[in-house]
Amino acid sequence: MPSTQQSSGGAADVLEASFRLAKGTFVLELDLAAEPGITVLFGPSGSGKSLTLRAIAGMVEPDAGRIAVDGAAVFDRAAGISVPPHRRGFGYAGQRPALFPHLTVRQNVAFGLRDHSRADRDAVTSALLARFGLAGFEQRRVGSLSGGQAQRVALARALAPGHRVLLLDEPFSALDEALRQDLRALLNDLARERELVIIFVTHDLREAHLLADRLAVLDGGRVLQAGPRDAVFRAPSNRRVAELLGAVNVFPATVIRRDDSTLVFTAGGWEGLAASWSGDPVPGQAVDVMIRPERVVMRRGAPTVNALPARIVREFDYGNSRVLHFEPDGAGPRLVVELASRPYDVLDVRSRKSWTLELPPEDLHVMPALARAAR
Ligand SMILES: Nc1ncnc2c1ncn2[C@@H]1O[C@H](COP(=O)(O)OP(=O)(O)OP(=O)(O)O)[C@@H](O)[C@H]1O
Repeated sequence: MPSTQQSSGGAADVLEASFRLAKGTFVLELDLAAEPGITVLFGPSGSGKSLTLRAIAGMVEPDAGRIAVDGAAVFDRAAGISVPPHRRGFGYAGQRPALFPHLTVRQNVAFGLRDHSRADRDAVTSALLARFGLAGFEQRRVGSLSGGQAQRVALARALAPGHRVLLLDEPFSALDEALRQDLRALLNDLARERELVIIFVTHDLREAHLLADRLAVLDGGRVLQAGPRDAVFRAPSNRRVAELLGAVNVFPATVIRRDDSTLVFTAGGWEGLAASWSGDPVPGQAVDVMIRPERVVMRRGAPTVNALPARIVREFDYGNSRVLHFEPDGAGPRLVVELASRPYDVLDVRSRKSWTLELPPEDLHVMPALARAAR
């Protein structure tokens, strides 16, 4: 099916941010919406992720634009509205936990609950401390905590006031992988239970994949693409998005013809059939074609469609999988293929270098070539 749509698929947007902010020579021109669930803001270093969160939180003021929750502005330059950070109703946690060093763990978590009754405050705080595995640490000064413990306190504190919107800026980056896994699972559970609207910043692709319901890809201060996670990974809107998302097989081609469900292209004389595309490619148009390395099929006999005779020229052993670099025998793209260790053995790839690759049309995604993409 052509993958041109990026519909949100259900829940209404709670948070809408559309603003412009210049810092030195860097210009952030942001358009972002978030609904209940985890929206991962993914992008390379310096793409503007932190600045985006800080602007939404109210720690830095955009030059123009609007930020609204359920339609009500917390910032609106034209209307002269700028609600201070502590009144926006957002929880925020950054890379390094910013806790009050003179307070205990319990006092830190309870800090945002000063307006609540004592009984209420105690109940909410105790429940969160237990949830974050901090029971027994209540009376500790935060200075004596490990990095992981301190980050759990920071997350519990961000959640304590019952905020519906949570802004999290790489909150797990300083933690080891085991702890990250636990906290990701906890965050996922809390997002579902409390219907939280979470914007989670990361430049870690695996983390983005593990956490995101929706994914927004940021580059050079702009959101290049946003949508449900799998739709963005499967159907990037152009080569830049594909490469930021770790695509390794992206090759140039030209459209030959197209109907409603299939598109025929040529890549240096090799003709291929694709069943997924972004935009509205027309015959003669320059495009980029993508296929994920684990979707390429290695065959002994010739497949009926998209067959590419090729040979292995390099090979990398990652333990549980092999990454194979193929050079085409004739016309066609060079491709990288990833194969799990077991099929590698079963197919006896070790002793055979020449194969016919099959590129299933539903796994080939066509994108307008960047020079001609509307950016
Ligand atoms: N106060 C400032 N003055 C000048 N430039 C700034 C300021 N704050 C941020 N920038 C610039 O804005 C750009 C975006 O920075 P930001 O911290 O948002 O990136 P990021 O995507 O979060 O990167 P990282 O993943 O490395 O944290 C960078 O080029 C940075 O140098």
